[in-house]
Amino acid sequence: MRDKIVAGNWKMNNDLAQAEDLLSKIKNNWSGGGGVRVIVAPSFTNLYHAFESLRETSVEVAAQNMNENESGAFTGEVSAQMLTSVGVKTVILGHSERRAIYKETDELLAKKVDAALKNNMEVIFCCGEELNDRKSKNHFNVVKTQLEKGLFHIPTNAWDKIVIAYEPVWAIGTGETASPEQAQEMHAFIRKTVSEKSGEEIANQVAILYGGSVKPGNAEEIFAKEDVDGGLIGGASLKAEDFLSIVQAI
Ligand SMILES: O=C(CO)COP(=O)(O)O
Repeated sequence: MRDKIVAGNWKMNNDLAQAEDLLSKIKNNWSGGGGVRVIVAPSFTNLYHAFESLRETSVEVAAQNMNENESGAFTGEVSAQMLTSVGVKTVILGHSERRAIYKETDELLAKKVDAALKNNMEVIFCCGEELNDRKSKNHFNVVKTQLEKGLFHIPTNAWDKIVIAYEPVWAIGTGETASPEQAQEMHAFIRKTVSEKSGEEIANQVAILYGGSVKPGNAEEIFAKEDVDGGLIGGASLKAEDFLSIVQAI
């Protein structure tokens, strides 16, 4: 049985007061259960507060990024060890905004994955094609390359720390969602690719989340697809009501 996961990527939103408000609404309206893992990924400044605030709940806290080094002269960066020291056990890596805006390469992401695993952290590894890739029918190749270069070097026994998030770039923040069929098609492809690389057992265990304009109104039909194990939610995770209604949809 694979994990069902709904994770909210807050991106660069919510100051402390706004985070407090959102966290308390989530806390007060989600009693856990249903076999769903609920994760919030606030900005670095809110991580410690989020961990403390959610301590008595089953809601988990993730970071949106981290540096690949252990410590040192890397101004503005945050290490895995720093994250775990404030209770963070999961990190999102390879988000398309990190790849596109901050030029994070597959090679760099491979190092970040290693650093996270070395610190016993779980990784939500993002992949996804741009619109041009899909138009030119190159989307499967793009996703496969991202996985091969960024993730597939890990040892077999590290796979229980991996979640994959498929986020087609053209569907992020655009209001345009991949159809449930498009999501299923890519998720099945990702699972097949993992199976070819690391075996069927691992492929059947790894949770694959869909991200890109998931809303309360479309979550249920996307989550109903066989290979979709949950969602990585951006905009709709900033309103507790919408986020929890997406959680309910699973
Ligand atoms: O990038 C995303 C989650 O990581 C998706 O963002 P939206 O849900 O706002 O499209």
